[in-house]
Amino acid sequence: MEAQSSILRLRSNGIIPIPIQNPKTPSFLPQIHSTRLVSVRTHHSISSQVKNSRLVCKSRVVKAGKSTSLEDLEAGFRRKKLAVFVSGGGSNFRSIHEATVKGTVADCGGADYARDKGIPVILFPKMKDEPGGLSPSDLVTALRSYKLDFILLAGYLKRIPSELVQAYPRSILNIHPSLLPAFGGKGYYGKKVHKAVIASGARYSGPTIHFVDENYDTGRILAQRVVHVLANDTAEELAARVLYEEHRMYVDVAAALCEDRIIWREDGVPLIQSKENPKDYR
Ligand SMILES: Nc1nc2c(c(=O)[nH]1)N[C@@H](CN(C=O)c1ccc(C(=O)N[C@@H](CCC(=O)O)C(=O)O)cc1)CN2
Ligand SMILES: NCC(=O)N[C@@H]1O[C@H](COP(=O)([O-])[O-])[C@@H](O)[C@H]1O
Repeated sequence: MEAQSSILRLRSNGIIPIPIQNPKTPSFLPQIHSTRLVSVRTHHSISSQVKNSRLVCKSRVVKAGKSTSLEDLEAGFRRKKLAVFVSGGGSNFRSIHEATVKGTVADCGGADYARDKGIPVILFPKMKDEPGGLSPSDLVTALRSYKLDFILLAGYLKRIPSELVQAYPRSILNIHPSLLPAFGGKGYYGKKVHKAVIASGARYSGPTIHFVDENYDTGRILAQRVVHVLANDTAEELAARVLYEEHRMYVDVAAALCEDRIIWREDGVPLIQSKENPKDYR
């Protein structure tokens, strides 16, 4: 596909078609925005495009001085825009996108999947052997142009630069396949995490979703799920059970983000407000 020089106008169905760069080093930027999905990938992944996904993913527009019930808010929610960063197979990205299609929320393999769904892609970071990648400042500019609300890292393996962290305070989230702060930080990604967990004799593991700061895996923890580590577990078997919980948890978190159900406690700990009982937080 010929690279296009500019971002086309927003179409009525809410899709922002993003220029696909040179097909050899394609990139995509699909945007979940009730009907849009945005994703950014490292040099490992390939490009794609997403079509319209009917995301029931909205956010609250609360009139000044007027608190409203969840039902009222449902009627007045402003739809949210999410970007998803992928590097690997993109299974977390796919589960979030599939949830948008089902209407529960609003190249690498993830890029291939996005291409099949019609999602355009952006390549980041700039790699010496892959022209077309963006610099950190260009990435911030590109993401700003879509007026994103949140950025979700989903198996993304490069450190997010400070420029982006500063540009999107309390708005970038990551999923990590261990119960942070254990088994996190530089060198802890993919199967390496599960091998370390098994070797340690830990009896429990599970995914963590946290807000992203300048360092690997040290941001504020938002959600965790517990998975048993079995005595004869291989890293692959443990990874599969953790990944199953990752997919469910990230879809629930994306829904909470879209419905403005993330509350920050006074000590800086983020909590998720229950949709069923707004008085409950977890
Ligand atoms: N600023 C931040 N950037 C990123 C974070 C973060 O918390 N803050 N999370 C990571 C995801 N991640 C764990 O969840 C993680 C990814 C990669 C590594 C790592 O050691 N990477 C290697 C390079 C791997 C490669 O390029 O194939 C390295 O830096 O040497 C640790 C943790 C995403 N970004
Ligand atoms: N430290 C980051 C890290 O290890 N991320 C992990 O990469 C796997 C692949 O995700 P994917 O199938 O969504 O691409 C997932 O288990 C995710 O937690």
